Amino acid sequence: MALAAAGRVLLQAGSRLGRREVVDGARRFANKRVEVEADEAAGIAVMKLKNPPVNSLSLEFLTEFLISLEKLENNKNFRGVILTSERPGVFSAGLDLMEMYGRNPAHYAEYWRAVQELWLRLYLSNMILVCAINGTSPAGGCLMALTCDHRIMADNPKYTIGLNESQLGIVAPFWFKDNFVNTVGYRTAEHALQLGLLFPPAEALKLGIVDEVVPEDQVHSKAQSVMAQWMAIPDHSRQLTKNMMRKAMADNLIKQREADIQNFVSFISRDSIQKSLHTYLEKLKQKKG
Ligand SMILES: CCCCC/C=C\C/C=C\CCC/C=C/C(=O)SCCNC(=O)CCNC(=O)[C@H](O)C(C)(C)COP(=O)(O)OP(=O)(O)OC[C@H]1O[C@@H](n2cnc3c(N)ncnc32)[C@H](O)[C@@H]1OP(=O)(O)O
Repeated sequence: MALAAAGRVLLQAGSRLGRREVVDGARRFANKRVEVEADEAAGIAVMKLKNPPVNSLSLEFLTEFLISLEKLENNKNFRGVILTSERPGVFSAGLDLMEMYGRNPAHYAEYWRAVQELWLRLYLSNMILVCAINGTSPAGGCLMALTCDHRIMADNPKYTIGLNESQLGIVAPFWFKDNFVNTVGYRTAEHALQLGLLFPPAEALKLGIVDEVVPEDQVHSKAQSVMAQWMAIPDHSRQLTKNMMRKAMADNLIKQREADIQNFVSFISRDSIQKSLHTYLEKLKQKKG
């Protein structure tokens, strides 16, 4: 119920943004920041993140992504989604730092609700989600991948993945942490979260952050073959199993959603946290020049 209500708000937000969908032979639809190649006969869609330069999860991106995902969820012909980046090299730079820096509390609250919504929708999706990680994927980018049922990463040592929040002077919220712990185990998560570690593909595979590492040019074909394997399982048994494994963790956020928003707003509004974000943003700029 809560999810449906939040979804309606997002749909309204989408129409406020005035996005028009481009429908191409009913097989491809796109808004500005998400491209969907939808093969209805096969029941599979490829969702490509395209929010240049680094696929940061801005409020506009989140809104467009959730609308596209909902379209697929509402069409019972779609059973599986492959999530990937339209720009190889960066899967997603995570949450958009500019949504969390120098804004007002109402904006922080709106943003955080959308971040929660993204996680809940992906984590509880009835569809099979396969993540084709074709680039670097820190923090919120890693979280997106963690919601998927299977993760395949490109074998490029330049790419890293992990929850690096503590390096920014911020904290991964409890549901990021829970999702990570459930994926890699408590000790690995405790160590990696405190240090804000980002791992190259081989290490990520060893720790279980990703399920497979394949040559870069095979990420998409591998994602298709993994999807075929998952699609061979009857939906009802797979979905009931997924729900059994995930419901408790999602419910834990759903029941304290408002409190989590308030926590985020008061945390991110602190002068000390804003200073940390400022320093980090400056570091990103200096890296360039
Ligand atoms: C007990 C109390 C607990 C309370 C807890 C309560 C709440 C919790 C509070 C907060 C939780 C927040 C959780 C946050 C999650 C996140 O996801 S934070 C984001 C983390 N992301 C990163 O650290 C990645 C930073 N970016 C990079 O490392 C690199 O950009 C790259 C992704 C490796 C790509 O490198 P490259 O291709 O070289 O591109 P550039 O670095 O040159 O970047 C291009 C431009 O993009 C801007 N940018 C990069 N990342 C972001 C981002 N995440 N958001 C916004 N903008 C970003 C970068 O500044 C460049 O901009 P300009 O061209 O200079 O304008």
